[in-house]
Amino acid sequence: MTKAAIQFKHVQKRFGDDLVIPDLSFTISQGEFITILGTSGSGKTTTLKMVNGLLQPSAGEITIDGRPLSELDLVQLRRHMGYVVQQIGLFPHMTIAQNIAVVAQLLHWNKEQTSQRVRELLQLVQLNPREYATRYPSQLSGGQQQRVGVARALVANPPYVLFDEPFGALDALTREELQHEIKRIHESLADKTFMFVTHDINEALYLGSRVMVMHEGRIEQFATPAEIVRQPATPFVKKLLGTVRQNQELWGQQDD
Ligand SMILES: Nc1ncnc2c1ncn2[C@@H]1O[C@H](COP(=O)(O)OP(=O)(O)OP(=O)(O)O)[C@@H](O)[C@H]1O
Repeated sequence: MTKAAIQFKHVQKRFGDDLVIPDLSFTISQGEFITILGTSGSGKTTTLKMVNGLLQPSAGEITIDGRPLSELDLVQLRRHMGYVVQQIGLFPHMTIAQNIAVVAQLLHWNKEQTSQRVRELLQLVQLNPREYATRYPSQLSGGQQQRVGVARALVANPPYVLFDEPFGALDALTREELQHEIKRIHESLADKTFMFVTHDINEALYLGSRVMVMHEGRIEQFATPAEIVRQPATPFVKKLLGTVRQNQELWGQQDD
């Protein structure tokens, strides 16, 4: 049986009087690539931030590898969870290599081990170490900076990596290129569990081994991309798929 890596049991989240997530339950197995898809304000980021302890649930329980999150040391936990966001916040006065090495320093790795890992990771995200290691963030394009963000999140070889709209600010072609990269990286790193928030339906269906469709803090459907396309579970999911179909119809007209 596959191992339950991340489990939400009747999780609720309130901000003041606002009940943003009423009752959320799901199980993610080790090695899955989960995309979380939903409209703005549906609770995607809130869900992700509860996984790495940046936000606490108001009720219910979250377990990581079967252990309640509330009993885990959050500093330790975050070192085992990579986190990639849209504004990755590279340190401007540090080189790319130094930026990637930040976590390695926290873990007191020696110089040789650290520079070896930095080289490995730059290669993994397709940035030539000889060319990029000594550059500063301002000397990189937005897409290249996101690649560095991915490399930085992977330094300590974490079993989990969380992505919050990492490619949201990139142009369509760069975004597509990075989607291919991230899929390849997930496939090449055995057994890593990825959770990836997006509001782009094509991105969610392309990347996810399963897609969690959220609306108003609830799961509308949590299934494989093929199941979602073939059998949308609710009117909301149907409507969401309709937005893709609209484009296809447009292309169909072009072919006539
Ligand atoms: N710190 C906070 N304090 C108060 N309300 C918050 C806070 N963070 C989020 N919310 C509210 O919770 C709801 C869900 O927000 P969340 O950021 O999780 O949505 P999202 O699906 O990630 O949206 P988006 O795609 O726009 O980023 C929103 O109504 C938001 O206003």
